[in-house]
Parts: sequence; structure tokens; C-alpha cells
Amino acid sequence: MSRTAARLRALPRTDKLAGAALVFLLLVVVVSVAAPWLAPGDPTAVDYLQAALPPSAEHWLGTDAFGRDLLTRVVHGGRASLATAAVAVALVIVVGATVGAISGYVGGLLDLAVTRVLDVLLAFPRLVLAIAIAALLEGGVVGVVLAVSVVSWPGYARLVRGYALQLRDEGYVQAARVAGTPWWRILRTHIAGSIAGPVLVLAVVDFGEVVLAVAGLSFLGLGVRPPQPEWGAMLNEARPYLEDSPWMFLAPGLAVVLVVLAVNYLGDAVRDALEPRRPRLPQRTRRRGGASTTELAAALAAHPGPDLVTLDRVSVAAGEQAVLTDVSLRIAAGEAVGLVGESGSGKSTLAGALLGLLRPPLRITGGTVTLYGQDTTGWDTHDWRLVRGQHVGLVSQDPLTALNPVLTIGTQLVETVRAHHRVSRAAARQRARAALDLVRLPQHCLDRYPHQLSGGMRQRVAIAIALINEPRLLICDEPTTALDVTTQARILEELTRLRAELGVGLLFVSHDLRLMSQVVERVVVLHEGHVVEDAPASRLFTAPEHPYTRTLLAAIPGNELEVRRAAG
Ligand SMILES: Nc1ncnc2c1ncn2[C@@H]1O[C@H](COP(=O)(O)OP(=O)(O)OP(=O)(O)O)[C@@H](O)[C@H]1O
Repeated sequence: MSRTAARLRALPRTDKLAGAALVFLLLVVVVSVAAPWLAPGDPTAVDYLQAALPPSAEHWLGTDAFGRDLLTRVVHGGRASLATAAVAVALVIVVGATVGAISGYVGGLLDLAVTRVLDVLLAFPRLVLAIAIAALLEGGVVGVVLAVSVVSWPGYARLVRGYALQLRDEGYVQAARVAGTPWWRILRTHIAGSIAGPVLVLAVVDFGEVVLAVAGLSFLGLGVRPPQPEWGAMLNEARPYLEDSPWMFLAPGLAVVLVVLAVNYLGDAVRDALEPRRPRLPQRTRRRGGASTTELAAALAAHPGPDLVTLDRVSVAAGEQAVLTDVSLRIAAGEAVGLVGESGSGKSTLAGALLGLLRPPLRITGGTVTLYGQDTTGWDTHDWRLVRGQHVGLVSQDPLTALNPVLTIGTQLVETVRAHHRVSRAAARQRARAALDLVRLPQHCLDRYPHQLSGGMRQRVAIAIALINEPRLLICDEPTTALDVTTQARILEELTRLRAELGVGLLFVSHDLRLMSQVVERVVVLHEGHVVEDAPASRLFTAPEHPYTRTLLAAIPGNELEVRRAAG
């Protein structure tokens, strides 16, 4: 099951109100679909003897001016309102997503033309344009569907175009192109899956507005025509009797209000579930244990050391499968520690545990992670945000994925400073200049985009971003894997120099012991989630104790004989 599907399935449990909204909407849909069986009376049959009766045991919601039972009409009206809205949204998704995806992916003149059309359509007030189109088409269900679709698809097209623009430069999309995959197959296989989540969120959020637009057009006499029941049309019919027979207004009015409220709440909840970075509730300032975020910030800043990080018998599991078992690790201020192990040994998981970046199904099942003297157990996202980027910098394997392709290097450096410090843009830019000097990049890089730099320059930018807030600990997760040998050597030199100059602690994660030997003082060897050796680099490279370490050393070209000799 994908992560998106898992989050959606968990939603009714994590947000009870969203669960209630979903149940209510399902109920409305079921009742509307089953209207002919649940309310078998003819919703259009006129009986003037029963006209304008208030709610009673016989007519639960009363009757209208033509003596028609309002409950029957509201139930049947739901069919028209919801079905019209659903068809309009489905049409809009297909048209908007297709146009947006093709426009963003193909680019060039086509994209230019499409964006101009979108700009024009989006510049019109949505409802006013819908009224004009519905009037032009002389109303009716088809007219309403087309009017609502014409004013709604630009929003979807714009959203999908943005994603397609971004995704077309992803490595796997380029690889598919190089492999000769036709564009429409790339769109279907590689792009559609990635945009399905955001489009779904937009559709749910938008559905409420479409229900309102359909009801609004029918209210104005441009949609479903009387005597057919539809909530908007019923409101129109009830208008002259608002003072004498308010129940005529209440029944369809409440139906619209409750459905739109439920859809909007559910839409917000779905969006929050799929984009957890968007805070919905006021931010919590009290942490478990009573210390406020401000107190934690002060404690982190004041930590005297020497230990920056301590992992005490930490275990991590993915569901039932153990990924790390009883891992202990310590990094002191200014110390360079290497974490080595073959692919799949758990190195990235350990780095993730250190930064609170483990995502389900990965979770810490035992032990404690202590950062700057603070036990991180129970930290929430705000607490982790204090640490990441300010007290701990991270340099990852591929700078392209860490850098935002549509922002200049200067903007990204400035944003990193301002995410943690209340300083002016000018002051942040000054720090950005200093950070570029630190990693020996020319100042003109500030105005460049990531794709305008070489791989080595991008990695230097990533290091500059990691160091710009002067953290005392830097985690480098395979920082040179994506680089050629000469650039690798330069980046390693750079890291060694920076460590000496700034006195930062360093966790250097790699599967390559040869590289590591150039940077670290102590090496921790990870094998199948267990620490099998933790020794000073000088001893580990000359007299490895564990057979697995010997295997790793023997894998270094030209090192086989020495290792065999060391092993005796
Ligand atoms: N999200 C996940 N769900 C399930 N298992 C996972 C998940 N992430 C990692 N694992 C498992 O955890 C183990 C360790 O993975 P991890 O990425 O930490 O290894 P690694 O040493 O960093 O490897 P590499 O050098 O290839 O990046 C692997 O067996 C992997 O299958």
C-alpha cells in the first residue's frame, strides 16, 4: 500500500471529525442514490390541498407551495445536486490534468500558449464567468456541468503543469526518455502517479465549491429546471415564502450548508494528511515533560558538551523487521566519526534516527537518542525543527535532490538563515556571502540556479547550507558518492579543512572505507544493523578485530595482502 493510501486510510482514526464528515457524506450519497426506494413518492406531484404545511409526523420537513413533500424533494434533489457536481469535477480533473501535464511536460510554445489561456481564465471571477457561460448555454444540467467545468479546469491545469515541469527533469524521467519511452507513456507511468495525490486533494477541496456553484446556478434559474427537485432550484422556489413558510427554505438550505461544510472539512483534513508540513491547528508550544520550545532552544544553545550526540542501545524496526539493534554511538565536539557498512546495513536509518527523520514503517523501538544533552524521546516536529539546520547540518548524497531547482542559491541560503534567525534579508544575504567564501565558491553563485552549477559546486553549496547557521555537528551521508574521483578528493579536503577551522563534530557516513580514512579519527562499523566494531581509525585500519571489518578493508583495491597479513 502506498504511503498516500496508508495516510488516507488512517485519517478517520487520527481525525475523528474528518471521520464523522466522511460518514455523513457517505450517508448523503447512499440516501441520494437510493432516493427512489427510500422516498418512493413522486417528488414532482402537485397537491394544492397539502400546500405550505409545516413539519409534522406526516411530512417531516413540511410541504412546499405546491403541496410536495419537502423531505422527498430534498432526498431526490441530492441526486441532481451531487451527481451534477460529481460529473463536473470528474470532467475538470480529466481535462485540467491532461492539459496541465502535457503543457508542463512538452514545454515550449505549447506551454506558453496554455499558460496565457490559463492566465486569462483565472483572471475572471469564477462564479460570474460560470453564470455568463450557463446563460449562454441556456441553462439545464448540461449547461451547468459545462459552465462549472470551464471555470474550474484552469486551477487543476495550473497545479498539474507545475508538477509536470518539475518532474520532467527528475532522473528517472530522463532515464525513461533516454530509453526511448514515448512521451504519453512517460506521462502515464511516471508523472500521473506523482500528481494523483495533489489532484485528489484539490478535487476534494474543490467539490464543496462546485456543489455551491451548481446550487447557485440552479437558484438563479440557470441550472436544473423546476419542477425537477434540486437544492438550488428548491431554494429559488422557496424565496417568496421566506417569511411565511421558512421551512421551505430551511430544508434545501441546510442540505447545501451541511454537505459543503462536511466536504470542506474533509478536504482540509485530506490535505493535511497528505501534506503534513502544513500546520492546521495553532502550533503547540508545550512539549511532553513540560519544557517549552523556547526552553528547549535555550538548553540546546547552552549545552556545554563535550558530547554532541549519544545513541544508547538504539533499536529501529520496520514493522516486525529489525533494522538497527542495540546501536550505541557517541560523537564529541570537534570529533570526526565514520560510520561504515555495506549497502542495507542501516547507515541511513541511523542518520535518520539522529535527526528525527524516520518515517513509518520505520520507528525507534528501544534505547535513547540524546542530542546536545537533551533526550529526544517524545520530541515533536517543532522540537526537531530547532535542531535540524541550526544545531545539526546535513549533507546528503545527491545535492540535486537537496536543492530546490526553482530557487537561486542565494535565496536558498538566505531562507536557511531566516528559518532559524530573525534577521533582515540583507543581513542573511551577508551571511550567505560568507558561507560561499567558506566553501570557496565565487560570489556570483548566489544568483545561479542549481542546474547552472557543476556537481562539485552543488555539493559545496549543500555544505554551505548545512554550515550557514554554524551548527556544532555536521552529518555527511555519502556526500561524495555522486561525484567523480577528482571532485570527491576536493570535497573531502574541504570537509577536513572546515572541520579543523570551525571545530565541528562530524559524522561521515559511507560504504567506502578508503574515502573515510582521509577524514575521520574513529570508525564505527555497522553490519546488518549491529555495531560490530568501534575503534580509532589508526587501529581499525591496521589491526581490525572483526572479520566483517577485515572483509571491508580487503575490498579496498591494493589492500588485500596487508589485511591478510594483519589478520595473521
Ligand atoms: N521505509 C522502509 N521500510 C522498510 N524497510 C526499510 C525502510 N527503509 C529502510 N529499510 C530497510 O532498512 C535496512 C537498512 O536500510 P538503510 O537505507 O538504512 O541502509 P544503508 O546502509 O543506508 O544502505 P545504502 O548505503 O544502500 O543507502 C534495509 O534492509 C532496508 O530494506
